[in-house]
Amino acid sequence: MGYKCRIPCVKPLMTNRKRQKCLTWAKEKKNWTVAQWSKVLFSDESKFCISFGNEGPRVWRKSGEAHNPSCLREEGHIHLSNPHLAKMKEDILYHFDLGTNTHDFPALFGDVKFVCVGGSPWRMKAFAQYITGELKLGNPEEEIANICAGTDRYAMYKVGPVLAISHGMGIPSISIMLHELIKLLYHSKCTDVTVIRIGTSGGIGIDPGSVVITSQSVNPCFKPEFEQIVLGKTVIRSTQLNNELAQELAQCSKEINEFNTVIGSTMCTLDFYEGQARLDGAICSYTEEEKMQYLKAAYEAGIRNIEMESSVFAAMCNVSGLRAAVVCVTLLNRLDGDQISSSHDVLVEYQQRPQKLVGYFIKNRMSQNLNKTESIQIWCLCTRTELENHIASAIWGKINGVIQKYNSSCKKTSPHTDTLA
Ligand SMILES: O=P(O)(O)O[C@H]1O[C@H](CO)[C@@H](O)[C@H]1O
Ligand SMILES: O=c1cc[nH]c(=O)[nH]1
Repeated sequence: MGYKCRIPCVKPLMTNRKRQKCLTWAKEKKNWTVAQWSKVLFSDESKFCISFGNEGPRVWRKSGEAHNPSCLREEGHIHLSNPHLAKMKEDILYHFDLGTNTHDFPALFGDVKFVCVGGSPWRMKAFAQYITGELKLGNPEEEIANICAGTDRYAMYKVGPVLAISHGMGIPSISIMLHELIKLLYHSKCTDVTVIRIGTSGGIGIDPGSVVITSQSVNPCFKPEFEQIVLGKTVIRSTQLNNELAQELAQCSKEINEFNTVIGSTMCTLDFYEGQARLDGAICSYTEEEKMQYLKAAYEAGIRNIEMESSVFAAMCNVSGLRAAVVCVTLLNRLDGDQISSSHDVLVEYQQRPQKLVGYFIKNRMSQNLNKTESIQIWCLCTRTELENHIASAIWGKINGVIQKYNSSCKKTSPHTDTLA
């Protein structure tokens, strides 16, 4: 039939309102002089792609349809890969107890920029309270309302631009939550959203308490794929995660400097016991040697931890154009045993590590965004020469910042410029 699966072109999608605005803008400037235009800098030729690589949403299109609006994707926007949704008069997110006819999604969630998900409702509530304190958005001791109080399936808390949601245990549970979350973000018209799973896992060859930032989620055969049966046919989706985001999180951990953090592959299994090569389940069909051989091979393949949700999480975020990361603490080293035997207090402290790291990352990102808004305001108001000066001073500001950081990390007191040479 001539359809091919392609990465959609990224363009600002032109609604009638946007078309009208462009026309009004052009009419207003119809008689501008050369002197007036010389104060304007056009930068539409530069494209800095920081969010997507080869992964991401795809569209089915015929040749010549690349610029057809239905085949485009707007940068930073949520991509819904389901043509049927547009025909629905109402969308009920049953497991969240929210609906598009009963709730004003853009008003409730339109400002969401970060979504943090984790297994237990208790842990996500604790995270929401922690982030309240970190972002200075209220009293972290105060009770916080569960948006999904009408259902006992998932718990959801909102703190400023951060949404914290529990997803339960395993692929089926997180997958239902993600379907509804992605639709929630879409209906709310959210843009530039980062989604992070903060969780626990079993480590392979690293000390308990280490944090693993997932580069890719792999299946029990060590392949970076998520396989699902749809209408009786096998659909395979990529489970690669965003490398830049992983690096940024690793940098945050360096700055916190409180616990060991590594970037590595994460194995995602369907089960905690046999699926993760444990010897202590109710059923076990292999020997201890076979178990050790398997875990050592996993380590050799670059796998540093095992958990139960990352594959479908990565696959669904990829398809929907969402920047995503998985940050899990390891509760034990599986090369040393199977039972989680650390004390309650130690486990609670371990579980706080991904929260601390992601809290720091969000705080950093938000302060960067504030700086960006300030510079955009300055840039819009200035002439070309002023703009050049601003850029120059911004670059020098950055360089000075780096030098100061370098100086303080070297414990040198007098300024020096050797990094500039
Ligand atoms: O990250 P959390 O929610 O702790 O989840 C991890 O712990 C559960 C097993 O105890 C699995 O769901 C696994 O992925
Ligand atoms: O070993 C572990 C620990 C936490 N979660 C898992 O899935 N496995």
